[in-house]
Amino acid sequence: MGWWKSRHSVAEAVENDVHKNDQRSSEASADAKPLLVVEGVERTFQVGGQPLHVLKGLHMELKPRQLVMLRGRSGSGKTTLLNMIGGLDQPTKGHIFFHDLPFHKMGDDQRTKVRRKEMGFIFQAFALMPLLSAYENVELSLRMAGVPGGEWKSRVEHCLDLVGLAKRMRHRPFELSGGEQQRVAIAKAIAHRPSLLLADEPTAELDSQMAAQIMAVFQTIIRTEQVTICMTTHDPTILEVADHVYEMVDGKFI
Ligand SMILES: Nc1ncnc2c1ncn2[C@@H]1O[C@H](COP(=O)(O)OP(=O)(O)OP(=O)(O)O)[C@@H](O)[C@H]1O
Repeated sequence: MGWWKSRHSVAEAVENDVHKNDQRSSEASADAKPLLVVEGVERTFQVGGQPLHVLKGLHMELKPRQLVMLRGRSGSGKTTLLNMIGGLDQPTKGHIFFHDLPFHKMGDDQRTKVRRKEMGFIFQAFALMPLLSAYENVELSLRMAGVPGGEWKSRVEHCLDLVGLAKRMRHRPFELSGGEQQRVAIAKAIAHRPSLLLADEPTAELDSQMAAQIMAVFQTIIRTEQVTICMTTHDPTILEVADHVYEMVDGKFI
């Protein structure tokens, strides 16, 4: 059994009463049990001694194997919500459950453990190590995730093949186009087999053809890696491939 099969061990270590239902084996369906639930989430920052209400009572769900988009203007609160979902920040009010774990109650260390094992992140700027090849960049993420060395080669090759870069594994980021660099970043983000991939404006730096390629890769990895993807976007042209779009205006869904 591969290391990634024990995907509930972190959750179990964090909280013993986690429901053990591996949703990956089931087909994506509107009836499936959610992977993540956001209930009445609010986030208020103190700015210059005044409260700034950024998220104003949000409810949402991410079901297994869905591609969900958060759409909204700059400043509407998309990144703030993505940070909550990824356990990087906590709500001022409300609940976030991930695999039934109460993220809103857990400490930083507990959330970090869950995040490292269960989540992958993709950013607008590709966040690759410039001196490492595509292969070495993906391998690095397996190394950092504590995956046994004997499993690296096949997993790195598999992930780069999935994103269409099997023939460019030895190229360094500056030898790749923006779209190719983003595909390396995707391979890196899925290498440790997360159940949830979070992407903040992953197509913002790309032209429409490259953006379409990224969306095609997302659809492939949802099917083959059985991951759920939640991404933010400004781009109206890519919304049609989403299973669900949450439209955000001034900290609320409309
Ligand atoms: N740590 C913080 N402290 C104070 N204000 C913050 C903080 N983080 C975000 N904000 C404010 O919250 C609002 C929403 O920001 P956020 O980055 O979530 O928007 P966004 O929809 O992701 O925008 P963009 O598309 O430009 O990234 C902005 O007014 C921002 O200035």
